[in-house]
Amino acid sequence: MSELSVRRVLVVTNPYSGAGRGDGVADAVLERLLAQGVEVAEVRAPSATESVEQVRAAVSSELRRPDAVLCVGGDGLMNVLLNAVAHSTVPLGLVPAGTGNDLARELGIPTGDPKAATDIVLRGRVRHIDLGRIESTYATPTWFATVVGTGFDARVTLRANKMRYPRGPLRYTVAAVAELMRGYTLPFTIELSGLAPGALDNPDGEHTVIHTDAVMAPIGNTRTYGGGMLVCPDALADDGYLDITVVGAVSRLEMARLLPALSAGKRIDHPSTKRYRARRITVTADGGYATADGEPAGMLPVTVQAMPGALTVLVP
Ligand SMILES: Nc1ncnc2c1ncn2[C@@H]1O[C@H](COP(=O)(O)OP(=O)(O)OP(=O)(O)O)[C@@H](O)[C@H]1O
Repeated sequence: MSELSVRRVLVVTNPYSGAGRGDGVADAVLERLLAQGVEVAEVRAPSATESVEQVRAAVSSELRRPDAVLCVGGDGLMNVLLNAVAHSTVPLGLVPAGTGNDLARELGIPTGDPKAATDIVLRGRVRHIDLGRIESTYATPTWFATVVGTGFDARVTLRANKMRYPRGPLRYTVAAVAELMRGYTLPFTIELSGLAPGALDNPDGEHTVIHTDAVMAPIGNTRTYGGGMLVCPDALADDGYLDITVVGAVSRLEMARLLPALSAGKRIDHPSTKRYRARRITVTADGGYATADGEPAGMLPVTVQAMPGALTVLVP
């Protein structure tokens, strides 16, 4: 870990994040930055695409380049901003204002205290973490920092994103119960390349292909999605690998029984679950959806690849 001097900050706000919480959080952030004598520029654009364009221009400018880009939003805004800051020298700071805020949780950034989160940015302590690159059907290739959902979990996320209530992580539980009523397991083919020797349930060798009926097979650069659901409990953000948790054909009743523990952030070691660690993973299941950092990411098949050290983040 190293420290930077952060005197010029570009604050990027998603006014819609956290059911409209973004604007209020941004005001608290700006107040804090100005009180500390920091030079502030702002992006509060009407769309995610416009936000990225403005941030990309600032990050690549010689004259206006900020010392840090500060994301005031949730994992959705963070995901969009990766397109501007991945592989750049400008670090990303996070002030959580979203629903899930899973990257912030992973990094130990407080989710309910904008001033404390802003102070972490100003302290300038940086860490390099991996990102994932995802290619899928019907979507342009993109980055992710947390987890890719494939199958049931992706459907739950897509449903939760459309819901207005309840606010907060409980939304994912309600969406999961609703999705349990629908089509459920799919025949999955999972191809793993660059297997980490001896890790988790990895077989010997560099490469393997698994055919199995499964509910879902989330792929994690970090450990959680949905506001703390521990789906890839052993994932390490800076090991150069991605973890995949293959949840086999667990019955609906059993899934309903497991959901509260998963929502509460508990580690679940179910006999129908296998975990693998690899550098490159392809997941195929006919009719399955994909999400990345809680955002729609097209349909399966998806191919994801670990991109070691691709993001510099400001951490406590
Ligand atoms: N400036 C913007 N204008 C409109 N939409 C935006 C903007 N910035 C981001 N978005 C989109 O808003 C959606 C929600 O974003 P965000 O993640 O910030 O909030 P959230 O969904 O409440 O939180 P979380 O992802 O942590 O659950 C995402 O799809 C994101 O792409």
